[in-house]
Amino acid sequence: MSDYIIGVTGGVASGKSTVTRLFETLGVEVADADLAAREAVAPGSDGLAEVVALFGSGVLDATGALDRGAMRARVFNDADARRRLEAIIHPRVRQRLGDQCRQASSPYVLAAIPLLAEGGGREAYPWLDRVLVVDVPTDVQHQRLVARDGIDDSLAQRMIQAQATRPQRLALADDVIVNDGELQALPTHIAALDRRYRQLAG
Ligand SMILES: CC(C)(COP(=O)(O)OP(=O)(O)OC[C@H]1O[C@@H](n2cnc3c(N)ncnc32)[C@H](O)[C@@H]1O)[C@@H](O)C(=O)NCCC(=O)NCCS
Ligand SMILES: Nc1ncnc2c1ncn2[C@@H]1O[C@H](COP(=O)(O)OP(=O)(O)OP(=O)(O)O)[C@@H](O)[C@H]1O
Repeated sequence: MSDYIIGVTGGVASGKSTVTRLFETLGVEVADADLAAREAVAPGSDGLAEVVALFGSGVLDATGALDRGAMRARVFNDADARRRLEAIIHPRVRQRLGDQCRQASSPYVLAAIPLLAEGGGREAYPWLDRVLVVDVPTDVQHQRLVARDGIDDSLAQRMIQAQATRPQRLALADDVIVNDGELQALPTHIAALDRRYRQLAG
């Protein structure tokens, strides 16, 4: 059981998964809010039933699963729809993540929470001992998002605008990784943080 939990947050396509994968290579367990959010609306779940009750069966694909591309286009065009989807998903995500972190067995555990700043900050996640922010300039975020997901400029811009600003996110930070440099620079930085976190957890 890990009793030292570090939240990792950052804007869309800032490099959170790249960072958490490097921690994983050092034996650190990671609980991921994006995965928990998928599980919360998996086929057959009560979460998906609530989403269908709210948005209609048009949000399902031919297999009966949530059509994520369609939902993405919809919620980033309509702030009210986004808030209603979040109201279904976020409480379930908080519960699942807390359970996963408490069950982890590494010396400390990372909880990757993309929407920590948007979803109530540390008050909504009182079990976090520390917060690591992955920070990049917005233009870098935009370029990476378009390149990785092949979406158009305007959807990328709306996704970034739907999120907290850099100062809002940085206000939560105990530690910051500025990820606008070479990928090769990350492992050394992460190894130093890992040593620190092992001491803090010890
Ligand atoms: C809209 C959905 C269906 C799109 O699915 P898709 O597979 O394309 O994206 P994925 O879930 O992998 O999210 C990718 C990134 O988009 C951004 N994002 C997702 N939802 C939101 C939101 N409501 N507000 C702002 N940014 C968001 C985050 O940076 C997230 O890391 C999905 O993101 C979703 O269910 N969102 C609402 C729940 C939520 O807030 N999830 C975020 C983790 S708690
Ligand atoms: N330092 C870097 N230099 C160049 N490219 C990078 C760097 N860090 C990450 N990337 C690339 O940027 C993209 C976004 O990174 P990643 O998927 O890790 O972000 P994320 O924050 O986890 O994304 P999401 O918010 O969608 O979950 C990926 O294609 C990744 O390979």
